[in-house]
Amino acid sequence: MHYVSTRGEAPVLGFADALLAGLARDGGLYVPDHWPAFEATTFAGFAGQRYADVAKAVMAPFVGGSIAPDAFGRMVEDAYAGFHHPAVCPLVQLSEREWVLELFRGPTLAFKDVAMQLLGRLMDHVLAERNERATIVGATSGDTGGAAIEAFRGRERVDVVMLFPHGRVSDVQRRMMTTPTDANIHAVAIEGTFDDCQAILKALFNDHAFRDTVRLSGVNSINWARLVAQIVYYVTAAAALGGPQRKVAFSVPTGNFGDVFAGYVATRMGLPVEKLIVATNVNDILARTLASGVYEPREVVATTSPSMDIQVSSNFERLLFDAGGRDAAKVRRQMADLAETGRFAVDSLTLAAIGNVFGAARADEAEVKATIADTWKRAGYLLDPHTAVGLAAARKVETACDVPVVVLGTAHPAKFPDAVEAASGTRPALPASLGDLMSRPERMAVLPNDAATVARFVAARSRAVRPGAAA
Ligand SMILES: Cc1ncc(COP(=O)(O)O)c(C=O)c1O
Ligand SMILES: N[C@@H](CCOP(=O)(O)O)C(=O)O
Repeated sequence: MHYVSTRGEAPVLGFADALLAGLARDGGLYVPDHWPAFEATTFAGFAGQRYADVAKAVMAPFVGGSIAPDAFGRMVEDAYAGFHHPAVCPLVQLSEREWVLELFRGPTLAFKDVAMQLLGRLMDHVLAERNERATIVGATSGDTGGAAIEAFRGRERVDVVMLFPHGRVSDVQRRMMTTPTDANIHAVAIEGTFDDCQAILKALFNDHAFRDTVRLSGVNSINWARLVAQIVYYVTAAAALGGPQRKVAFSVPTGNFGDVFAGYVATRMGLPVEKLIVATNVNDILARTLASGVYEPREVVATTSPSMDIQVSSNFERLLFDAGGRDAAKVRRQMADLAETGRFAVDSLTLAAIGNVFGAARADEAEVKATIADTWKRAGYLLDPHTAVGLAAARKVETACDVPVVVLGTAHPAKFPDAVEAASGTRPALPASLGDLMSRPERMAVLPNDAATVARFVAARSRAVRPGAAA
């Protein structure tokens, strides 16, 4: 399997090189050069299998010969051994048709752990094989940061600098980034929004001299290896509910479009899906784009689902590329339009192709609160605000009436206790493993929204910089 850039002007790479590269050198995102196809019988055979075994089978064609299969298998086993549920990503039924796929049973209580626990091991393995080091810079609206820090803390070959929007993440999310004491971890609050953090990250990647000096790598969903691990739970959920004979609809709380794009990949591999519902909070650029064909970021509004307070949605570029006929020149024009005019248009053929697979709806703050309250009252189940966006949006998008609707449960309610308590009257408690999180000392830097300042901060902390090299 080879990986090509959505902008068509970066080197074609194998899995291990795409893993270390993060963003492509032309500013684009790596995607596989073809989609592996699975037989219906293969999907059906996954029902009842262990999560780690399905994960190995689903990811194998994407990894190809890049990593030895036995080493890869061991890393997959280790990654999921630390989850707090034997099914890894269990399904919980809320009503006759509605299910929550709990993706938050990993160490930092968010769906990011599913990919990050594997990514940490994969990167370590590849760097050790090559006797190399890397500097990871990440941007987070709350959950990627904690998950990445947990996955990489104490690792000898990697330094991590995690940028998050100052004052715009929950206390639990911030503390997951600021309380680890490991010397290779650096949490940085940026005076700006998540979009500003992500723009700084991309600016660092696009500065090739800096990128090469610090051996920059990424753990956001710009990194293809993040997405490949997220395909697996669409397959396990569909198989558990009778797929592929019976179609399933998925509602995906969406911000950077990584998670729902992983669902799209599952459909490209042959998994029959009734609809992928793009569920947004009031930062609804994706719902607006799918309805109007115009992608136009607006000001970010702070909500009770802060991890989705995003307007510039990175992975939408992967969808534009694939659904738009894999025309890299067209993607380059669209991205240039966005940079120059603040918007771009999606052509009607691409929009129709997207509409065949995706639906979209947004949920405002009142709807999120009411959904949390109502689900607690009727089903005795506490939703976090992101998952509540998913459930509220799912109820607005029409799907065939006999189809199960699976809402991706992207975070544990205890990560957002204030919002959950305000809606339900019940305060969710952190699991015992995180019992003293709120009393541990914090350590973080606060930096202005300025790429050059962040670059200096990163270079000063990177152990990948060769002696004498100018950063
Ligand atoms: C809890 C939670 N839900 C949903 C999302 C949105 O996921 P994505 O960015 O993959 O669209 C995020 C952030 O990524 C998140 O942390
Ligand atoms: N919601 C995310 C934003 C970054 O998303 P990613 O999937 O690209 O890492 C977060 O919680 O940080």
